Amino acid sequence: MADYDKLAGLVERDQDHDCTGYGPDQVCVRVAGVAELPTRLGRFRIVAFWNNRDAKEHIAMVHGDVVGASEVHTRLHSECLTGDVMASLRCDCRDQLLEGLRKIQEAERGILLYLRQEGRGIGLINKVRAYALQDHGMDTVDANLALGFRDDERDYAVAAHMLLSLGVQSVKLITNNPEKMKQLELYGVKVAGRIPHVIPPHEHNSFYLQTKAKRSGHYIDPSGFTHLSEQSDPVMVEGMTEGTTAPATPEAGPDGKRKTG
Ligand SMILES: Nc1nc2c(ncn2[C@@H]2O[C@H](COP(=O)(O)OP(=O)(O)OP(=O)(O)O)[C@@H](O)[C@H]2O)c(=O)[nH]1
Ligand SMILES: [Zn+2]
Repeated sequence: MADYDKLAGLVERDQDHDCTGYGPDQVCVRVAGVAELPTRLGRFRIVAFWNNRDAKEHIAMVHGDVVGASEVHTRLHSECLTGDVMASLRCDCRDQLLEGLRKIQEAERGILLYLRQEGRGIGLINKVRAYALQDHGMDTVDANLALGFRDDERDYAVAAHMLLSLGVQSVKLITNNPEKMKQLELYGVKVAGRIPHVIPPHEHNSFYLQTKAKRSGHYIDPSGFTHLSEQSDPVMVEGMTEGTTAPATPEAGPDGKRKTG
């Protein structure tokens, strides 16, 4: 069966889907609609998901045959209205979104999940309040804490269920964020490797990116290099044995560093 039909067939398959759910909120999703979506970055299919917890409409942008596939290039993108839509320079979200879609088009197959987790899960109003605190000198972490939130309120249970609903066997995650890898594994998605996703900093977002590296443990070198010297250790996540850690990029060794010579 052509993959288009397999993907479209998931809507009917999921009509009555009702599992015990994933994560602390026991979130369950259903594939609710599938359509063609030509974009400036290439042809995708858009998959819309329903979930049992809130009215947030998460989507997947799908390229190539992903149902039943392994090592699918996958990006989890958290919504950022200011960056994605308004082209804000305070963060790297828009660049990461477009570069993520581009990387997926370059691969044989891939998926970008657009997750409606604005402001790392604190919502748009609170993100704007956090920006106001940052205008007076706080970094992103302290601003979240000052507002009574954790530094990151995101949970990737919904992302895990979406990937499993799409029939993905394993992913190569396009990210610098170790928490995404850890949580996907926890919820049963096999992470076969990591592809770094570093956007070179500029004057408006360099402090933001430094904070990600220093305080949130993201694999980012604020000077713009893709690989940190600290990354000489293989990227390990729970449940992954050493031998299963895939090279971070086709031209990188198993330690995620570019090969020399
Ligand atoms: N609370 C808060 N959220 C922010 C801020 N700047 C960007 N965000 C949100 O952060 C999310 C993007 O997360 P990032 O930490 O940039 O990246 P990531 O997705 O965790 O990690 P990568 O996969 O490596 O890109 C989006 O939901 C943005 O709206 C901020 O100053 N405060
Ligand atoms: Zn952003």
